[in-house]
Amino acid sequence: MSKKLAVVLFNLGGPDGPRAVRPFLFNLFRDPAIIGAPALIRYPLAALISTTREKMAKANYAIMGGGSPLLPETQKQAEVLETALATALPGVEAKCFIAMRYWHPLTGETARQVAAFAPDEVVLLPLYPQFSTTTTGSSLKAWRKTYKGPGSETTVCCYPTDGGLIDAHARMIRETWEKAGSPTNIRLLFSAHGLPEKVILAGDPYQKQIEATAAAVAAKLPAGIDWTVCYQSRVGPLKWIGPSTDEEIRRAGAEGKGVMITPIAFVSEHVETLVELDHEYAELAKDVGAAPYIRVPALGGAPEFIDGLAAAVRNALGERAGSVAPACGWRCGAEWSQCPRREGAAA
Ligand SMILES: C=CC1=C(C)c2cc3[nH]c(cc4nc(cc5[nH]c(cc1n2)c(C)c5CCC(=O)O)C(CCC(=O)O)=C4C)c(C)c3C=C
Ligand SMILES: [Fe+2]
Ligand SMILES: [Fe+2]
Repeated sequence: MSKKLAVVLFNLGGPDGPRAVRPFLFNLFRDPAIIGAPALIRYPLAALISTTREKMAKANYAIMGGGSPLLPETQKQAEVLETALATALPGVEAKCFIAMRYWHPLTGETARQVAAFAPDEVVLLPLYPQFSTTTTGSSLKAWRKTYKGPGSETTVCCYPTDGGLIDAHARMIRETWEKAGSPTNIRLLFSAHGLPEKVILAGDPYQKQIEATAAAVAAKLPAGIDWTVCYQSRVGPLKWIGPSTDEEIRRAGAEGKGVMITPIAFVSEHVETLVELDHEYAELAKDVGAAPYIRVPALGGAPEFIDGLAAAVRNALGERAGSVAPACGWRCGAEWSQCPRREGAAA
C-alpha cells in the first residue's frame, strides 16, 4: 500500500462575497498575531475595526466582483502542485489541502478533512515565501490547536531564496518588461505587504527575508538595473516598515522615471494586487508622472515556482526520514532551537 501524504497549504483567505467581508475582517483583527492586546480589549477592538473598515473593504472587493479570488487561485496552485508531487514522489499518494486563516476553508475545517484522509505524513507548506509571525506563525498556531489526526508532521517554515521561486520571478519580470516594449527609463519596485515596525523589532525575520528574495531575483536580471524594495497595504495608526510603495512611486515620478512593480510576498492575485496595485497605485503613478506603470503578475502556477514547492516537500520528507540533515538554513531566520520547523516549537 502506498504511503499517504497530506500537504497542507497555508494562506490568509479572503471573503467569498460581500456578506463575508465584515466577519472575515473580524477574524483577522481578533487574531493576537495581528493585534497583540489582551482578549478583553482585542475582541471589542476587532468588532469596531471590522465595522468601520467594512464599507471601504467592500468597495475594493466589489472591483473584483464582490469577493476575493484568493481561494480559486490557491485551488489552481494546489492542483498543479499535486501533479508535480506525483512526479517528484513516485509511489506516494500525495494530496494537497488548503487551510485558510481568516475565511473558509478555515484551518480547523481543513484539519478535520486531513484527519479523515488519515495520512502517514503531513507537510505544512505556507504559501508565504517569507516567514512572519503574523502569517505563517499564526497559521501554525491555528493548525497545532486544531489538528488531532495521525501522521508525522514536518513544517516548511519559509523559502525566501528558493531557486524555483527566484527563477519564476526573474522570468516573469523579463517577460513583462519585453511585452511592455523593453522601456529603459524605469525602476523595478519589489512590493511586499508591510508590517508594523514593532513586529520586526520583536525579531520577526520577514523584512530580512523580503530583502533576500529581492536581491536574489535582481541578481538574475541584467547587471545594473535600477531596483528597490518597498512595502504596501498599511493598515492602522502604528508606524509601519518602509519605504512605502506610494513613496517610491512618487520618488520615481519626481526623478522622471517610470516603474515596473512586482509583488514579492504574495504568490497569487487578490485584493492587494488586483485593486491596490492595478487601480490605486496605477492612478497614483499617473498623477505623479511615473510613466510607464507596468505590473508584473503574481506567480500563480508558474512551473518553476510549483517545482520549487514540490522540491521543498520532498526535502521535508527526506529530513523526516533522516536521509538529509535537518536544517533551517535561511528558512525563518531564527536559531534552529526557535525555528517553527522543529516539532513543538512555539511559532
Ligand atoms: C505576506 C503577506 C501578508 C502579511 C505579512 C500581512 C500582514 C497584515 N495584514 C493586515 C491587514 C489586512 N490584510 C488583509 C488582506 C490580506 N493580507 C494578505 C497578506 C498579508 N498580510 C492577503 C493575502 C490578504 C487577502 C486579500 C484578499 O484577497 O482577500 C486585509 C483585508 C483587506 C483590507 O481590508 O485591506 C487586512 C485588513 C495586517 C494588520 C497585517 C500585519 C499586522
Ligand atoms: Fe494583510
Ligand atoms: Fe526556520
